[in-house]
Amino acid sequence: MRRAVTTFFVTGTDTGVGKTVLSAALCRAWGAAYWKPLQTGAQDGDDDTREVARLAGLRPDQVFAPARVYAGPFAPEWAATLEGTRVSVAEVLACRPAPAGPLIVEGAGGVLVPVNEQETMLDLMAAHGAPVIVAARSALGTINHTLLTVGALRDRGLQVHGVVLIGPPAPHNRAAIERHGAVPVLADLPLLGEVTPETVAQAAALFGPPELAHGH
Ligand SMILES: Nc1ncnc2c1ncn2[C@@H]1O[C@H](COP(=O)(O)OP(=O)(O)OP(=O)(O)O)[C@@H](O)[C@H]1O
Ligand SMILES: C[C@H](N)[C@H](N)CCCCCC(=O)O
Ligand SMILES: [Mg+2]
Repeated sequence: MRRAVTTFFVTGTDTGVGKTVLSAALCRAWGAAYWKPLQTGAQDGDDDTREVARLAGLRPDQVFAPARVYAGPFAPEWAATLEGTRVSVAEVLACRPAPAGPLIVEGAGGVLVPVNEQETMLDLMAAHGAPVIVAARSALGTINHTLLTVGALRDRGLQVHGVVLIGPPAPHNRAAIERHGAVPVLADLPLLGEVTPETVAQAAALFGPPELAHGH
C-alpha cells in the first residue's frame, strides 16, 4: 500500500549550503510545516525557524520550536558542551511535532555533524526515519561531497528522496551525480537575486507535489 510521504528530512553536504532557503521553498510548494530540531549559532542571530516562517509565510500552527537552541556557532555537541549540557537523539525526538499535514525537518550542517559524543545527525535521521532530501552546491567539488552524503544515508538504510543542486546550473555535475549515485536530482535551484518571500515562492514552483512513496 503506497501512501503519500508526509515528512521529509532536509540535510546538506555542508553548513551554509542552502538547506534553510530550500526548506522554505519546499514548505511553500507543499504547504508543509517546518521543524529545526537543533539550532546553534543563536548568539550570532542564527534562527532558521524564523527565517523559514518569514520566507514561506508559515502560519503559527506550521512553526515548531527547536528541541534545543544553543548560542555557540558550532556543531550541537560542542555548542551544548560550552553551555554545560548535552542532548541525546532520543531527547530530540521526544520533541518531534505531529502536524496535521506535511512536515519539513532541517538538520544542522551535514550528515556527520555530532549531536553528542556518540551520536550524529545521521543517528537522528535514522531514528526519525523520514526520506531525506540532500541540499548540495552545484559547483566543482559537489560530486564527491554529494555521493559521500548519499552513500552515508543509504548505509544507514535511509531513503534518499533526491538531491537539489543549488547555484549556477552545472549539467555535467548533475549528470554525474545521477549516474554514479543512482539518485534523482529533483531540481536545479538557482541563486536568487534576493532571498525574499516572493523569490522563494518563485523557487517553490520548481517542486511539484511530493511523489507518492512508501511512507515511513
Ligand atoms: N538559492 C539561494 N539563492 C541566494 N542565496 C541563497 C540561496 N540559498 C541560500 N542562500 C543564502 O546563503 C546563506 C546560507 O544559506 P542557508 O542559511 O539556507 O544555509 P544552510 O545550509 O541552511 O545553513 P546552516 O547549516 O547554518 O543551517 C544564507 O545567507 C542564504 O540566504
Ligand atoms: C552555526 C550554524 N548554525 C551551523 N548550522 C552549525 C553547523 C555545524 C557544522 C559542524 C561541522 O560540520 O564542522
Ligand atoms: Mg539552515
